[in-house]
Amino acid sequence: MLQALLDSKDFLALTLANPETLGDEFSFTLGEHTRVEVWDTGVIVFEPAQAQGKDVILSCGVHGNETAPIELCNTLIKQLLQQKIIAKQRTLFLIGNPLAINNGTRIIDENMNRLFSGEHSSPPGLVNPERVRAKKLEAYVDRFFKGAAAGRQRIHYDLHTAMRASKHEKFAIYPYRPGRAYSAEQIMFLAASGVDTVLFHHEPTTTFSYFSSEQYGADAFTIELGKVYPMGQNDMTRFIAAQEMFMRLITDKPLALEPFSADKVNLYQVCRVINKHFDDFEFTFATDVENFRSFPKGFVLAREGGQEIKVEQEFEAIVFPNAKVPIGNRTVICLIPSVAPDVR
Ligand SMILES: O=C(O)CCC(=O)N[C@@H](CCC(=O)O)C(=O)O
Ligand SMILES: [Zn+2]
Repeated sequence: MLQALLDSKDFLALTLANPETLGDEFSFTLGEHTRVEVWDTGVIVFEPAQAQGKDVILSCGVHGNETAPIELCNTLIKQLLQQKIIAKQRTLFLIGNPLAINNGTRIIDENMNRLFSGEHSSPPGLVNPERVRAKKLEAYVDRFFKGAAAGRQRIHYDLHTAMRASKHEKFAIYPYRPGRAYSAEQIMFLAASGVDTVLFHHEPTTTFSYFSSEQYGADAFTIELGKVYPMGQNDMTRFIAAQEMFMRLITDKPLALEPFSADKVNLYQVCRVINKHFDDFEFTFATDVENFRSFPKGFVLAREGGQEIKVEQEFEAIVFPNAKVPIGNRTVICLIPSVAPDVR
């Protein structure tokens, strides 16, 4: 495995050729400056000899068909392995669901991004590839964040792409964080990465970003970088700003962030999440409606079990509508403009 990686410098290829395991962990050094540790398939750590103060996780492929972030991460990994760039911050890359990536599908058995914060083990005894992997990913996050002195800044960007077009092409979900102000610096980092829209979540979830945010105090986000396309069919020019900023972050180059100003970004508050209760759940709007389409109060958004689900606020914008989810899962997130969020 080590030789294959040293020869090809293609960690994604190694991961996809061995989607379940690479066998034993291995490590090696790059020059005098970086120790590289491969903890598992899709799990690679860059430990600078003299690390600066941030511990950074970049994850991708939690959904197997969301390929652009996978290509982006692999490019950064390749540049690090080729020593074209040198990590100055401790950095962990996670390629989330290699089996689903090979399958070209969002999931194998279950949506992995509903299985964090221990949900992978509830109910006990229910085992599938996503549950096994989510549990391991949690352990790698724990090992990484706890593998350095306390007091360092913890960052986790969980990179995705959306199933449909979006009025705001790139956007981030800021996990619910009661008692913690939103970070002005993080929001402006996202803006500099081309992610000019942020959704403040209103309740705990079982997503990967919420796990890192809540359990480790990380500045963690789910980041939607565009629309889903098959591997190799992404227009990677659309990710230049994001890739540049991630590179600057991990190599400790100046970020040159603008000061926070609410009129430089689009800020939304999640006002509710509509879950599915009946098999006959259906939306009233066309299947190709784009994310952030807004509907007026009283508009019937969906029907299920003989009931109508109507817009409750003056206007609500919708994100991620999907009627074909299992009962109990989220069908759509509803948003209102965020007024005076606590950003510091
Ligand atoms: O396009 C879609 O419908 C889903 C895109 C996606 O995978 N989004 C994430 C968001 C996670 C979060 O709310 O933080 C997901 O649904 O898991
Ligand atoms: Zn996703």
